[in-house]
Amino acid sequence: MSSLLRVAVPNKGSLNAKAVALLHAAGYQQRTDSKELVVTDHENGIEFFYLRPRDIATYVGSGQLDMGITGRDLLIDSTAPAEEILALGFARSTFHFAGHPETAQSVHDLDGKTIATSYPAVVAKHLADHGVEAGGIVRLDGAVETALRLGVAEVIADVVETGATLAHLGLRIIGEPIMRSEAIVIQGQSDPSTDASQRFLRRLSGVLVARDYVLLDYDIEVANLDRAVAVSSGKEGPTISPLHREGWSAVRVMVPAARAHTIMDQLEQAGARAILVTKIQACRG
Ligand SMILES: Nc1ncnc2c1ncn2[C@@H]1O[C@H](COP(=O)(O)OP(=O)(O)OP(=O)(O)O)[C@@H](O)[C@H]1O
Ligand SMILES: O=P(O)(O)OC[C@H]1O[C@H](OP(=O)(O)OP(=O)(O)O)[C@H](O)[C@@H]1O
Ligand SMILES: [Mg+2]
Repeated sequence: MSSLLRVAVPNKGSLNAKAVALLHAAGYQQRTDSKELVVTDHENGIEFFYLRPRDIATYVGSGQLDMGITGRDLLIDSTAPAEEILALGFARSTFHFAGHPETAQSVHDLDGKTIATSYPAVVAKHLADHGVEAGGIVRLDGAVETALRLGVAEVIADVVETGATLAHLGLRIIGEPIMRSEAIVIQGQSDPSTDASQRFLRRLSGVLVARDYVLLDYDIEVANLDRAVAVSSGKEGPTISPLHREGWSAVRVMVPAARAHTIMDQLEQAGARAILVTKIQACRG
Protein backbone atom coordinates (compact mmCIF):
# COMPACT_ATOMS: atom_id res chain seq x y z
CA MET A 1 0.00 0.00 0.00
CA SER A 2 1.30 3.44 -0.94
CA SER A 3 1.99 5.88 1.88
CA LEU A 4 0.73 8.72 -0.29
CA LEU A 5 -2.74 10.12 0.40
CA ARG A 6 -4.90 9.03 -2.56
CA VAL A 7 -7.51 11.59 -3.61
CA ALA A 8 -10.14 11.45 -6.38
CA VAL A 9 -10.74 14.58 -8.49
CA PRO A 10 -13.68 14.99 -10.93
CA ASN A 11 -12.32 14.80 -14.48
CA LYS A 12 -15.31 16.46 -16.23
CA GLY A 13 -18.50 18.46 -15.84
CA SER A 14 -19.51 21.25 -13.46
CA LEU A 15 -17.21 20.02 -10.70
CA ASN A 16 -13.95 19.69 -12.62
CA ALA A 17 -12.60 23.21 -13.19
CA LYS A 18 -13.41 24.53 -9.71
CA ALA A 19 -12.07 21.44 -7.95
CA VAL A 20 -8.79 21.72 -9.85
CA ALA A 21 -8.59 25.48 -9.13
CA LEU A 22 -9.15 24.83 -5.41
CA LEU A 23 -6.42 22.17 -5.29
CA HIS A 24 -4.04 24.50 -7.16
CA ALA A 25 -4.77 27.32 -4.73
CA ALA A 26 -4.05 24.91 -1.86
CA GLY A 27 -0.56 24.37 -3.27
CA TYR A 28 -1.06 20.99 -4.94
CA GLN A 29 0.28 19.98 -8.30
CA GLN A 30 -2.47 19.31 -10.86
CA ARG A 31 -2.43 17.75 -14.29
CA THR A 32 -1.41 19.93 -17.24
CA ASP A 33 -2.91 17.63 -19.86
CA SER A 34 -6.53 16.41 -19.62
CA LYS A 35 -5.38 12.97 -20.81
CA GLU A 36 -3.34 12.42 -17.63
CA LEU A 37 -5.27 10.11 -15.31
CA VAL A 38 -3.01 10.23 -12.24
CA VAL A 39 -0.72 12.93 -10.88
CA THR A 40 1.72 12.16 -8.08
CA ASP A 41 2.69 15.19 -6.02
CA HIS A 42 5.68 13.78 -4.09
CA GLU A 43 6.46 17.14 -2.50
CA ASN A 44 3.08 17.06 -0.70
CA GLY A 45 2.79 13.28 -0.25
CA ILE A 46 -0.41 13.02 -2.28
CA GLU A 47 -1.65 11.31 -5.42
CA PHE A 48 -4.61 12.62 -7.47
CA PHE A 49 -6.81 10.31 -9.55
CA TYR A 50 -8.96 12.00 -12.22
CA LEU A 51 -12.22 10.08 -12.34
CA ARG A 52 -15.78 10.44 -13.58
CA PRO A 53 -17.65 12.42 -10.90
CA ARG A 54 -20.27 9.69 -10.60
CA ASP A 55 -17.64 7.00 -9.87
CA ILE A 56 -15.79 8.88 -7.12
CA ALA A 57 -17.97 7.81 -4.18
CA THR A 58 -17.68 4.19 -5.31
CA TYR A 59 -13.85 4.29 -5.23
CA VAL A 60 -13.74 6.09 -1.89
CA GLY A 61 -16.47 3.90 -0.36
CA SER A 62 -14.64 0.73 -1.35
CA GLY A 63 -11.41 1.96 0.25
CA GLN A 64 -9.41 2.09 -3.02
CA LEU A 65 -8.98 5.82 -2.50
CA ASP A 66 -8.72 7.75 0.78
CA MET A 67 -10.72 10.85 -0.12
CA GLY A 68 -12.46 12.49 -3.06
CA ILE A 69 -14.18 15.62 -4.30
CA THR A 70 -17.67 15.02 -5.65
CA GLY A 71 -21.23 16.37 -5.47
CA ARG A 72 -23.46 15.71 -2.45
CA ASP A 73 -26.18 14.45 -4.80
CA LEU A 74 -23.74 12.05 -6.47
CA LEU A 75 -22.59 10.71 -3.09
CA ILE A 76 -26.16 10.06 -1.94
CA ASP A 77 -27.18 8.55 -5.27
CA SER A 78 -24.20 6.17 -5.21
CA THR A 79 -25.32 4.68 -1.85
CA ALA A 80 -21.60 3.95 -1.33
CA PRO A 81 -20.33 3.73 2.27
CA ALA A 82 -18.63 7.13 2.22
CA GLU A 83 -19.40 10.30 4.12
CA GLU A 84 -19.27 14.05 3.61
CA ILE A 85 -16.52 15.71 5.64
CA LEU A 86 -16.20 19.20 4.14
CA ALA A 87 -18.58 21.33 2.05
CA LEU A 88 -16.76 23.31 -0.64
CA GLY A 89 -19.40 25.86 -1.71
CA PHE A 90 -19.20 25.47 -5.51
CA ALA A 91 -21.24 23.44 -8.05
CA ARG A 92 -24.33 24.37 -6.06
CA SER A 93 -27.50 22.96 -7.50
CA THR A 94 -31.10 22.26 -6.58
CA PHE A 95 -32.81 19.05 -7.59
CA HIS A 96 -36.51 19.17 -8.48
CA PHE A 97 -39.36 17.20 -9.98
CA ALA A 98 -40.70 18.85 -13.13
CA GLY A 99 -43.30 18.20 -15.78
CA HIS A 100 -46.01 19.76 -17.93
CA PRO A 101 -48.09 22.20 -15.87
CA GLU A 102 -51.15 19.93 -15.67
CA THR A 103 -49.21 16.77 -14.69
CA ALA A 104 -48.85 17.25 -10.92
CA GLN A 105 -48.74 19.98 -8.27
CA SER A 106 -46.91 18.19 -5.45
CA VAL A 107 -44.94 15.05 -4.71
CA HIS A 108 -48.20 13.36 -3.61
CA ASP A 109 -49.56 13.61 -7.17
CA LEU A 110 -46.70 11.42 -8.42
CA ASP A 111 -48.31 8.12 -7.35
CA GLY A 112 -48.24 5.78 -10.35
CA LYS A 113 -46.30 8.23 -12.55
CA THR A 114 -43.17 7.26 -14.49
CA ILE A 115 -40.19 9.43 -13.53
CA ALA A 116 -37.00 9.87 -15.58
CA THR A 117 -33.81 10.89 -13.79
CA SER A 118 -30.03 10.50 -13.62
CA TYR A 119 -30.33 10.15 -9.82
CA PRO A 120 -32.62 7.14 -9.24
CA ALA A 121 -31.56 6.43 -5.65
CA VAL A 122 -32.10 10.05 -4.56
CA VAL A 123 -35.55 10.01 -6.15
CA ALA A 124 -36.52 6.59 -4.74
CA LYS A 125 -35.57 7.70 -1.22
CA HIS A 126 -37.49 10.98 -1.51
CA LEU A 127 -40.61 9.19 -2.74
CA ALA A 128 -40.35 6.58 0.01
CA ASP A 129 -39.95 9.34 2.63
CA HIS A 130 -43.23 10.86 1.36
CA GLY A 131 -45.04 7.54 1.07
CA VAL A 132 -45.40 7.88 -2.70
CA GLU A 133 -45.19 4.90 -5.04
CA ALA A 134 -44.14 5.91 -8.55
CA GLY A 135 -45.17 3.89 -11.60
CA GLY A 136 -41.45 3.41 -12.32
CA ILE A 137 -38.12 5.20 -12.35
CA VAL A 138 -36.27 5.38 -15.68
CA ARG A 139 -32.55 6.00 -15.30
CA LEU A 140 -31.01 8.23 -17.97
CA ASP A 141 -27.49 9.64 -18.23
CA GLY A 142 -28.45 13.19 -19.24
CA ALA A 143 -30.74 15.40 -21.34
CA VAL A 144 -33.46 14.04 -19.05
CA GLU A 145 -35.99 16.71 -20.10
CA THR A 146 -36.22 15.09 -23.54
CA ALA A 147 -37.71 11.98 -21.92
CA LEU A 148 -41.00 13.89 -21.56
CA ARG A 149 -41.02 14.98 -25.18
CA LEU A 150 -40.39 11.41 -26.32
CA GLY A 151 -42.95 9.92 -23.96
CA VAL A 152 -40.41 7.85 -21.98
CA ALA A 153 -41.67 9.37 -18.73
CA GLU A 154 -44.44 11.68 -17.40
CA VAL A 155 -42.25 13.50 -14.89
CA ILE A 156 -38.52 14.20 -14.58
CA ALA A 157 -36.31 14.74 -11.57
CA ASP A 158 -33.28 16.84 -12.47
CA VAL A 159 -30.93 19.64 -11.55
CA VAL A 160 -32.45 23.07 -12.07
CA GLU A 161 -29.98 25.94 -12.04
CA THR A 162 -31.31 28.98 -13.88
CA GLY A 163 -34.55 27.27 -14.95
CA ALA A 164 -33.78 28.10 -18.60
CA THR A 165 -33.92 24.46 -19.78
CA LEU A 166 -37.37 23.96 -18.20
CA ALA A 167 -38.65 27.26 -19.59
CA HIS A 168 -37.54 26.35 -23.13
CA LEU A 169 -39.62 23.21 -22.95
CA GLY A 170 -42.65 24.76 -21.23
CA LEU A 171 -42.09 22.63 -18.12
CA ARG A 172 -42.76 23.60 -14.48
CA ILE A 173 -41.20 22.62 -11.19
CA ILE A 174 -43.41 20.27 -9.16
CA GLY A 175 -43.51 20.68 -5.38
CA GLU A 176 -40.64 21.40 -3.01
CA PRO A 177 -36.93 20.84 -3.83
CA ILE A 178 -35.87 17.19 -3.53
CA MET A 179 -32.40 18.19 -2.35
CA ARG A 180 -29.74 20.86 -2.51
CA SER A 181 -26.24 19.90 -3.49
CA GLU A 182 -22.75 21.37 -3.70
CA ALA A 183 -19.24 20.06 -4.12
CA ILE A 184 -17.99 18.20 -1.05
CA VAL A 185 -14.98 16.24 0.18
CA ILE A 186 -15.80 12.64 1.06
CA GLN A 187 -14.01 9.93 3.00
CA GLY A 188 -14.72 6.24 3.61
CA GLN A 189 -17.13 5.73 6.53
CA SER A 190 -14.76 3.58 8.55
CA ASP A 191 -11.58 5.47 7.61
CA PRO A 192 -9.81 7.02 10.57
CA SER A 193 -8.64 10.56 10.03
CA THR A 194 -4.88 10.57 9.58
CA ASP A 195 -2.33 13.39 9.79
CA ALA A 196 -2.24 13.43 6.00
CA SER A 197 -6.04 13.65 5.59
CA GLN A 198 -6.28 16.35 8.28
CA ARG A 199 -3.54 18.37 6.58
CA PHE A 200 -5.38 18.09 3.24
CA LEU A 201 -8.63 19.33 4.79
CA ARG A 202 -6.90 22.19 6.59
CA ARG A 203 -5.31 23.34 3.34
CA LEU A 204 -8.65 23.33 1.52
CA SER A 205 -10.44 25.08 4.40
CA GLY A 206 -7.67 27.69 4.44
CA VAL A 207 -8.31 28.51 0.79
CA LEU A 208 -12.08 28.68 1.35
CA VAL A 209 -11.63 31.13 4.24
CA ALA A 210 -9.14 33.16 2.20
CA ARG A 211 -11.72 33.45 -0.58
CA ASP A 212 -14.41 34.69 1.80
CA TYR A 213 -12.30 37.31 3.55
CA VAL A 214 -10.14 40.29 2.56
CA LEU A 215 -7.50 42.17 4.54
CA LEU A 216 -8.27 45.78 5.42
CA ASP A 217 -5.48 48.16 6.37
CA TYR A 218 -6.10 51.70 7.52
CA ASP A 219 -4.61 54.55 9.51
CA ILE A 220 -6.56 56.20 12.31
CA GLU A 221 -6.06 58.77 15.00
CA VAL A 222 -5.72 57.06 18.39
CA ALA A 223 -8.66 59.12 19.66
CA ASN A 224 -10.91 57.45 17.04
CA LEU A 225 -9.47 53.96 17.40
CA ASP A 226 -12.26 52.47 19.55
CA ARG A 227 -14.94 53.73 17.16
CA ALA A 228 -13.13 52.23 14.19
CA VAL A 229 -12.47 48.89 15.87
CA ALA A 230 -16.14 48.69 16.84
CA VAL A 231 -17.05 48.85 13.11
CA SER A 232 -15.13 45.68 12.43
CA SER A 233 -13.31 43.64 15.01
CA GLY A 234 -12.08 41.03 12.51
CA LYS A 235 -11.86 37.29 12.68
CA GLU A 236 -9.57 37.19 15.71
CA GLY A 237 -9.34 40.88 16.59
CA PRO A 238 -7.36 43.56 14.72
CA THR A 239 -3.59 44.06 14.75
CA ILE A 240 -2.80 47.61 15.89
CA SER A 241 0.65 49.14 15.37
CA PRO A 242 1.92 52.65 16.12
CA LEU A 243 2.39 54.92 13.12
CA HIS A 244 5.46 57.12 12.78
CA ARG A 245 3.03 60.06 12.87
CA GLU A 246 2.42 60.98 16.52
CA GLY A 247 -1.05 60.09 17.85
CA TRP A 248 -1.94 57.77 14.93
CA SER A 249 -2.18 53.96 14.63
CA ALA A 250 -2.16 51.53 11.74
CA VAL A 251 -4.81 48.81 11.89
CA ARG A 252 -4.94 45.51 10.00
CA VAL A 253 -8.08 43.37 10.14
CA MET A 254 -9.66 40.45 8.21
CA VAL A 255 -13.25 41.18 7.15
CA PRO A 256 -15.84 39.24 5.08
CA ALA A 257 -15.23 40.12 1.41
CA ALA A 258 -18.96 40.63 0.80
CA ARG A 259 -19.08 43.39 3.46
CA ALA A 260 -15.75 45.08 2.67
CA HIS A 261 -17.19 48.18 0.98
CA THR A 262 -19.85 48.77 3.65
CA ILE A 263 -17.16 48.49 6.32
CA MET A 264 -14.91 50.89 4.39
CA ASP A 265 -17.75 53.45 4.29
CA GLN A 266 -18.20 53.14 8.05
CA LEU A 267 -14.45 53.30 8.74
CA GLU A 268 -14.13 56.45 6.66
CA GLN A 269 -16.92 58.02 8.72
CA ALA A 270 -15.10 56.98 11.88
CA GLY A 271 -12.02 58.93 10.72
CA ALA A 272 -9.96 56.18 9.06
CA ARG A 273 -7.61 57.22 6.25
CA ALA A 274 -5.58 55.35 3.59
CA ILE A 275 -7.98 52.40 3.73
CA LEU A 276 -6.60 49.56 1.62
CA VAL A 277 -8.17 46.21 0.67
CA THR A 278 -5.98 43.23 -0.16
CA LYS A 279 -7.02 39.81 -1.42
CA ILE A 280 -5.87 36.91 0.73
CA GLN A 281 -4.15 34.13 -1.19
CA ALA A 282 -4.41 31.48 1.52
CA CYS A 283 -4.62 31.34 5.29
CA ARG A 284 -4.35 28.84 8.10
CA GLY A 285 -5.38 28.63 11.71
N1 LIG B 1 -26.27 23.18 -14.18
C1 LIG B 1 -25.89 22.01 -13.66
N2 LIG B 1 -26.20 20.85 -14.28
C2 LIG B 1 -25.84 19.66 -13.78
N3 LIG B 1 -25.16 19.49 -12.65
C3 LIG B 1 -24.83 20.61 -11.97
C4 LIG B 1 -25.17 21.90 -12.43
N4 LIG B 1 -24.71 22.78 -11.53
C5 LIG B 1 -24.11 22.06 -10.57
N5 LIG B 1 -24.18 20.75 -10.83
C6 LIG B 1 -23.63 19.68 -9.97
O1 LIG B 1 -22.50 19.10 -10.62
C7 LIG B 1 -22.48 17.71 -10.35
C8 LIG B 1 -22.77 16.97 -11.63
O2 LIG B 1 -21.67 16.36 -12.04
P1 LIG B 1 -21.68 16.03 -13.57
O3 LIG B 1 -20.33 15.58 -13.92
O4 LIG B 1 -22.87 15.22 -13.91
O5 LIG B 1 -21.83 17.54 -14.10
P2 LIG B 1 -22.44 18.06 -15.37
O6 LIG B 1 -21.96 19.47 -15.42
O7 LIG B 1 -23.88 17.83 -15.42
O8 LIG B 1 -21.66 17.18 -16.43
P3 LIG B 1 -22.18 16.51 -17.76
O9 LIG B 1 -21.62 17.39 -18.80
O10 LIG B 1 -21.56 15.17 -17.73
O11 LIG B 1 -23.66 16.51 -17.70
C9 LIG B 1 -23.62 17.41 -9.41
O12 LIG B 1 -23.19 17.46 -8.07
C10 LIG B 1 -24.58 18.53 -9.73
O13 LIG B 1 -25.45 18.81 -8.65
O1 LIG C 1 -31.75 25.28 -15.03
P1 LIG C 1 -30.65 25.30 -16.05
O2 LIG C 1 -29.68 26.43 -15.82
O3 LIG C 1 -31.15 25.28 -17.44
O4 LIG C 1 -29.71 24.02 -15.82
C1 LIG C 1 -30.26 22.74 -15.68
C2 LIG C 1 -29.77 21.83 -16.77
O5 LIG C 1 -28.34 21.68 -16.67
C3 LIG C 1 -28.02 20.31 -16.58
O6 LIG C 1 -27.81 19.78 -17.83
P2 LIG C 1 -26.36 19.57 -18.45
O7 LIG C 1 -25.99 20.79 -19.24
O8 LIG C 1 -25.39 19.13 -17.42
O9 LIG C 1 -26.64 18.41 -19.49
P3 LIG C 1 -27.10 16.92 -19.15
O10 LIG C 1 -28.60 16.98 -19.00
O11 LIG C 1 -26.68 16.14 -20.32
O12 LIG C 1 -26.43 16.51 -17.88
C4 LIG C 1 -29.26 19.70 -15.94
O13 LIG C 1 -29.33 18.31 -16.20
C5 LIG C 1 -30.38 20.47 -16.57
O14 LIG C 1 -30.74 19.94 -17.82
MG1 LIG D 1 -25.28 17.19 -16.52
